[in-house]
Amino acid sequence: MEYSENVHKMGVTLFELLSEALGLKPDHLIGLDCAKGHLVLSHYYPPCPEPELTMGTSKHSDPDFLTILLQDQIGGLQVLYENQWIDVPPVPGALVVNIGDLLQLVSNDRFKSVEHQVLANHAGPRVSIACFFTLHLHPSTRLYGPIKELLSEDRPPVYKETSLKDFIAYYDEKGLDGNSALTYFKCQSPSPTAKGL
Ligand SMILES: O=C(O)CCC(=O)C(=O)O
Ligand SMILES: [Fe+2]
Repeated sequence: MEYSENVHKMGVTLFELLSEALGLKPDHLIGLDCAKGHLVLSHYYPPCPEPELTMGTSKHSDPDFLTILLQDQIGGLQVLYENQWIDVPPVPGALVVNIGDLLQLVSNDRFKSVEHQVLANHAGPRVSIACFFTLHLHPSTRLYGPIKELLSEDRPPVYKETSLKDFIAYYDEKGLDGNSALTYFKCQSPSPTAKGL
């Protein structure tokens, strides 16, 4: 409970800094309800007898605005950078902050959600605690699209507006197939009817 409260406070500060990094007022992302809801999820990865045959968590980016992740000393988290998997070594007391798909969408690709995966491991068990800034538990009809202040003739909107309900439904239906859910919400992507949704 105390962790959840503190990690929420940290999220608010990060959204203020990220708003400023976009050239917006510090409270802009908070005004979009980016920090209104968060989910704390604990992962337990048992030791794996044949780690080369499987994955701890397969490649994905998170369907939220921001994720703050606490990992233990076992390691295994990797991020995709310039087409290469890079280990994120566990550092005692350190938190990993990942941009999620929804922040990429509202920032019109100024921020990129990070593709990541977790390797299976002989050692273990491994425990990680992820705090997802998301409105999964706060149903809202609000539409999310690229922030108007970030658009210009040179920077047209990359994404269509979507409700979070539709975004999450598409992400869940697609599953962790290695492809980004964001592709489907691009302005030139096929219409929902064409996709059979
Ligand atoms: O266990 C980890 O380090 C990462 C888990 C993860 O990627 C997630 O919960 O979305
Ligand atoms: Fe993740």
